[in-house]
Amino acid sequence: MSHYEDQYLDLMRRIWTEGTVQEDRTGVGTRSLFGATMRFSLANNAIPLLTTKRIFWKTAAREMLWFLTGDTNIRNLLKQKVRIWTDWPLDRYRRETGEQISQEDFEQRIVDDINFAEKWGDLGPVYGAQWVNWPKYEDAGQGLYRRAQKGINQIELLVQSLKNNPGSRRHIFEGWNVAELDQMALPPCHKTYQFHVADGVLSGLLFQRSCDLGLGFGFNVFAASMLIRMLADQCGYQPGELIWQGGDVHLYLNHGELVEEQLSRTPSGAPKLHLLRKPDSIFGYEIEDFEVLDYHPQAHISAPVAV
Ligand SMILES: Nc1nc(=O)c2c([nH]1)NC[C@@H]1CN(c3ccc(C(=O)N[C@@H](CCC(=O)O)C(=O)O)cc3)CN21
Ligand SMILES: O=c1ccn([C@H]2C[C@H](O)[C@@H](COP(=O)(O)O)O2)c(=O)[nH]1
Repeated sequence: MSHYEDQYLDLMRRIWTEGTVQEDRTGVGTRSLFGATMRFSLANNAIPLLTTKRIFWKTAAREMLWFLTGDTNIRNLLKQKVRIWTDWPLDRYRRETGEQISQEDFEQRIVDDINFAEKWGDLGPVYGAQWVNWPKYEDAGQGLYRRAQKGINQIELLVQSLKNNPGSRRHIFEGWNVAELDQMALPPCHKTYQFHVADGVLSGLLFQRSCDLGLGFGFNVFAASMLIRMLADQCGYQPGELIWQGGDVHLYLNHGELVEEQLSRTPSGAPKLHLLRKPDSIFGYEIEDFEVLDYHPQAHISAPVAV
């Protein structure tokens, strides 16, 4: 019997042995392959957590809940000790001020000093901003337009369409706001989400244009699955599948040790995600509402993140 994680390990092996070497934006270099699909069942609380290394799923869960608030400042992540987004604001701070501040000191300042956080901790209109507040413009007369106070809440609209028009082929939300890409610290990687309801079962498809298979992927599949589970609960459906599609799927050349180690391990077990509470809305979830059981992964493998 194959394990759901075999799809991941097979792709990793293929990229490491056959992928084309690319010079990438970060300067680290990758081996990459263009176009890949994986399918994961979410039925009976199944959750596609990687078992060949520990995934800190609470970090990914906190990040997903943070997206849903529409926040784009790393301050509220840091308050929860989530440090995965620090590198980009830190890089900008060092570049623009010339001050060689340590990561710890920078993070502490973001938490302690709200003015500092506002100036240096924002990632621009990334994920959350587009998901729940996609900019809308209104007629201001005399041929002028102004930005409306409230943008489009794609997630709210999605919940309504899933509930009221399940057969629709337009259950989509999108992070790729072309007009604002240049203001973002990084343009969205997990950029398009589509959903499908059939016989009371909700499935989701994620298109990820760029995937760091060694580091980001484990977070991305967990978070996407968690989102499908929340939407299913809110709309009264059973969870079906996560279909993950990658565009440029790559392994950074400095992830060799991680790759060799992970490929030497065998996946095992069937972790479960439980939602302990059903809030009144998709925006009401808290980290305490999520519990993972039967997760017995092999040891964590650390690897550097390419900035
Ligand atoms: N090169 C790169 N890879 C990514 O996966 C990535 C980016 N850049 N930039 C934007 C976000 C930030 N993400 C990140 C950043 C860091 C980790 C990371 O360091 N993960 C560690 C430990 C996580 C923890 O502390 O809980 C890991 O081993 O998974 C994961 C995802 C995902 N994204
Ligand atoms: O959720 C995420 C966010 C980012 N990544 C990875 C994919 C790439 O390695 C970098 C982004 O660099 P680009 O030059 O913008 O493609 O971050 C991820 O895997 N998952």
